[in-house]
Amino acid sequence: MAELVFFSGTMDSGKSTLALQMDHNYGVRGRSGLIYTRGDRAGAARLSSRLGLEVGAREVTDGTDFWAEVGAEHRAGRAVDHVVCDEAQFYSPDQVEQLARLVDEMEVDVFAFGITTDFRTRLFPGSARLIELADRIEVLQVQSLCWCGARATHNARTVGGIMVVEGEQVVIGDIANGAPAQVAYEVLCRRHHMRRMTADTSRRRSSPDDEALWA
Ligand SMILES: Nc1ncnc2c1ncn2[C@@H]1O[C@H](COP(=O)(O)OP(=O)(O)O)[C@@H](O)[C@H]1O
Ligand SMILES: Cc1cn([C@H]2C[C@H](O)[C@@H](COP(=O)(O)O)O2)c(=O)[nH]c1=O
Repeated sequence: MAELVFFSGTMDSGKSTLALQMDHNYGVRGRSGLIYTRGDRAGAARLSSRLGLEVGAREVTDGTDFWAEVGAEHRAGRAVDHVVCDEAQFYSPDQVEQLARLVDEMEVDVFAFGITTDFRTRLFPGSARLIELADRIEVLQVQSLCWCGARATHNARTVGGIMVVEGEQVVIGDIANGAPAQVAYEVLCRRHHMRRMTADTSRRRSSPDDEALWA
């Protein structure tokens, strides 16, 4: 039986890497798939992993209709055994319903990968619908860590180095890695997300020079 599986994890937890591995492992056994993504950091119609692998993909837009696209492939005589969907948090609830229909009515396996919550800890609409409809939800095994060493469960956004909890839900970006970026992300445990304490603020807090900041 085909399945709709939602692989979820924080940013930088290995989702895109796993997406590429799943497609590869199914491919070597002769199963053909389509790869979709939306808003990958590497640019339109690319699926990229921080481990360095990158492949071409179909870019999902507001107008993408998965049911129609996979149906067209079948009518053209091209088998579609599975569909890999990266950055699935950005898909619309209707598109997630189309994916569920592919599973139920066309026996296509759908492997969706995405973060569940945004920088405000609120569910993305696409992820909410995936949680509601998936046959299985798999949490990525590789733990990302908060600066304190606890498992990272939430995604924080920084603007100019300061953690923010207001703004547009979607801003494509990357984990801060030393290079200056106006908008960046950092994974945190819930405790430190709630306290708005990033690695940088914790460092400054423990520095005697900045004692006045926290008085
Ligand atoms: N230089 C590196 N050496 C080993 N592993 C790395 C390196 N850089 C990134 N990674 C791994 O890649 C993961 C991020 O993979 P990626 O698929 O891009 O994540 P996601 O799609 O969840 O944001 C990190 O959690 C880490 O395990
Ligand atoms: C938390 C959060 C993230 N995003 C963006 C930032 C990245 O472009 C993607 C996540 O990609 P990854 O492969 O999981 O690292 O989502 C966003 O737009 N809004 C947010 O709140």
